[in-house]
Amino acid sequence: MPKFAANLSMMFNEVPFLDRFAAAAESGFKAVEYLFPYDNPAEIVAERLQAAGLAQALFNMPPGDWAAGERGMAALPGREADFASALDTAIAYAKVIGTPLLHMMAGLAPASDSQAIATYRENLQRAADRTGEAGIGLVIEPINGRDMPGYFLNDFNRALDFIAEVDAPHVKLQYDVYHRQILHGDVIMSLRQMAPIIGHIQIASVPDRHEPLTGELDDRRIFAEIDAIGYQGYVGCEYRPAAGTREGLGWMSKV
Ligand SMILES: O=C(O)C(=O)[C@H](O)CO
Ligand SMILES: [Mg+2]
Repeated sequence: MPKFAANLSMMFNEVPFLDRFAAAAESGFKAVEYLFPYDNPAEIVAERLQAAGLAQALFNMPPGDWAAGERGMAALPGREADFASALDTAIAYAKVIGTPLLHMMAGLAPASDSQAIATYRENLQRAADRTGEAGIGLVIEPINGRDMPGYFLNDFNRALDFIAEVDAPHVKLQYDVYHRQILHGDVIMSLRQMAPIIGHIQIASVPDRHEPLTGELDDRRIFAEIDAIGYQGYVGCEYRPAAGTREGLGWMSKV
């Protein structure tokens, strides 16, 4: 059975972010992930993580101005300085909190735009070099256009191409089952084919992005395949609870 990590950006929203670590531990989780820890000092986040006895699975690099609609900067020409500063911040937080993985978000840009592609390649290489020096893993994630219209990295094959170009063992794929099903389908076979370069996995029901066992996919079969491919990382529960986080955790005893 996979090791599940609670996504504290989507789950336990009944309490403030810093209180979600204890809430996740009380609900039986042994690990957490979240989008962005940057609203709090890294030391405070680390303190809550350690007090709750949790492992940290992953968080994202700063995405630019999220409230203004930005969704990452890696593919944004002209934002290279902001990207470099975000990378510094992410690595500083990663060192204090102790995450093994950082997710680099691409931003909103046309996937075929040559300048965006060139900028993305440069920034991915920069992030690969810096995280490699810091001993931190780096993942990139294709995201579907229904949830994030205009997101630059919207195709798993393109993500594999970028990873192959960087050719660094610590740079891998964030395989979100929810996005895979919406973008391409073929979940089981792609898990097998991509297993060697999968750095992180996330799950949610399709199409509603709720708890497992409530969507169109056979989640039990997918979890068995995640085990079968020998994936040793965490599976991030990146879903919106349908009706209360704790009320929705019954799936964990049914998979
Ligand atoms: O959107 C997702 O699936 C993610 O995992 C990003 O990190 C946040 O949008
Ligand atoms: Mg995801």
